[in-house]
Amino acid sequence: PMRTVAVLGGGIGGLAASYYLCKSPQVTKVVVLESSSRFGGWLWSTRRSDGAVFEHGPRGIRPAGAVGRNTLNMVEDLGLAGEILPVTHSHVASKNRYLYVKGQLHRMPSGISGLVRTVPPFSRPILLSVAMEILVKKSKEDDESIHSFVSRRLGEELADIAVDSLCRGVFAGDCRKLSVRSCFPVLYNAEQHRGSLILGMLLGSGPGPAVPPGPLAQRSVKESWAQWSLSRGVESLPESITDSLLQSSRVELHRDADVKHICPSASGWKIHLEDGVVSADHIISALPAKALSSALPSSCQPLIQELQEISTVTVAVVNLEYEGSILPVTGFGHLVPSSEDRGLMGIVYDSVPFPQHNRPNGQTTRLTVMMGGAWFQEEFGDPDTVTEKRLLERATEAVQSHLGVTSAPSWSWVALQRDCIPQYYLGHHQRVESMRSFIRKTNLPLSLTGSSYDGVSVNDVIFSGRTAVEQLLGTVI
Ligand SMILES: Cc1cc2nc3c(=O)[nH]c(=O)nc-3n(C[C@H](O)[C@H](O)[C@H](O)COP(=O)(O)OP(=O)(O)OC[C@H]3O[C@@H](n4cnc5c(N)ncnc54)[C@H](O)[C@@H]3O)c2cc1C
Ligand SMILES: C=Cc1c2[nH]c(c1C)Cc1[nH]c(c(CCC(=O)O)c1C)Cc1[nH]c(c(C)c1CCC(=O)O)Cc1[nH]c(c(C)c1C=C)C2
Repeated sequence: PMRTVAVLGGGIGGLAASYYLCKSPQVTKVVVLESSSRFGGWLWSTRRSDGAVFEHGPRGIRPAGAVGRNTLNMVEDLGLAGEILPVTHSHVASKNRYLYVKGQLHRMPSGISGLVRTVPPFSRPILLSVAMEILVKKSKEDDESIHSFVSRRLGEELADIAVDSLCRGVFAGDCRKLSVRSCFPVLYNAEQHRGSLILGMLLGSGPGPAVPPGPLAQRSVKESWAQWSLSRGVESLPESITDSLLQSSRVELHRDADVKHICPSASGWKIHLEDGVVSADHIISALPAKALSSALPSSCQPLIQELQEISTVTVAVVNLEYEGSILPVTGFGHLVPSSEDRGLMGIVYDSVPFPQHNRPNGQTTRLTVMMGGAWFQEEFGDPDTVTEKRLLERATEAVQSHLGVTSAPSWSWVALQRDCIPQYYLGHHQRVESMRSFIRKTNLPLSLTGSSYDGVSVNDVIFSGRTAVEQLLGTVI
């Protein structure tokens, strides 16, 4: 029997792990320790008093695959199904995504005609690259950068423009440094197992984890959802998990509880906070890798070292509200390749997928400009000294030059999200493997979960929390 489990970090990863721990009668007590004054971590929504909703972190969650089904099952169990805002595959926000190249917006190619024709900014039909891809030999390397992988298999142009932008729009990162194996395991496995991406896509990559769909996940398939949000913003998800945890007498939730230091004790751990000590038999860490590394005792030196090598990037997220319908195009948003503008990664047209979050009564357009990422330092300098004014100006200038919007925003919010997205660089897979093997060999009662290890999406982080709990308890929940 597992007596007390301490969960470090009250972001979506820590909350999900606690939610799954509570499902097991084997656990007598769960103590959640969160350093800030609120739970949810990067899931952060501003609900304005007039009803408008603005996201400063994730804004759309994908229903597809085992991890997507798993989140929908949780959402349903929490009683949030009635608050879901689905966006179907046939919606313009799913069909239209743009690239801003050489001062112009280009719709990303899609469908058959997008494959067989030459569509700018590309200089030849994508189908040509795709057809040639089948002939490219498989790599023997253990890992490779995303840029190198795509240049090798699909050509330099797709790597420089499409994949460069894609990595900015998911990892806020540089595809020349990110690992294909850890960031896009589906692509890596397609080459490893089928010898080709195209064959991998056609033949499938074998069975993933078994997650039976509940009624809500079934509905998402029947109605063909591409992404979803919640009527009061994605922060409703951590709020609702927190509420459900508070129902259980086995759970203690602590905010303003900064974990300073953890040290092994006879039966587990002593966890040192600013103003007290918590004892636990096991720790599930859902902290960012660097935060865990600075709390560990020196006896864990190899672990400390490897945790420190997982870097992160800082993103400036600027929410803007404009009066009227001001967009020249309609769709999810546009991405900017690093060759066009290193500091400005992309703009989301939030009002298109989620008009329900606009101010009721009155036509407005909500946009989110994302800046910095792997290029933050070179473009803006030290995050501690950059001013909100400068970030806001840079964002509104981009809206003006990319979208031709000459009016000023009627409302804005600047959020400097420090170290918010971990970067899985070359060798990440190996590093995570080696950390977990150190933990096994030294019998440390510690599990690693959260966005630093097994995927950065909300779905991946929730699923990673579930896996940590299942492995700890040796059962399937
Ligand atoms: C701008 C942005 C946009 C994104 N968009 C999307 C999207 O559209 N779709 C999607 O699926 N994903 C998206 N993501 C990714 C996703 O939101 C994150 O990867 C995920 O929320 C990370 O959750 P986590 O619990 O692992 O980490 P965190 O949210 O970082 O949680 C860690 C928690 O630990 C706490 N903590 C830190 N140090 C200590 C300490 N010493 N003691 C106690 N507590 C501590 C922190 O305060 C925090 O609450 C986005 C992320 C960002 C930043
Ligand atoms: C411009 C910067 C960013 C934008 N969104 C994010 C950043 C850093 C963060 C983010 N967006 C997505 C994910 C992963 C979700 C998942 O895998 O389930 C994260 C961490 C979703 C996403 N956004 C875009 C793509 C291609 C994806 C992958 C999933 C999908 O195909 O839906 C494109 C995109 N992101 C941004 C813009 C402006 C944009 C494209 C027009 C913003």
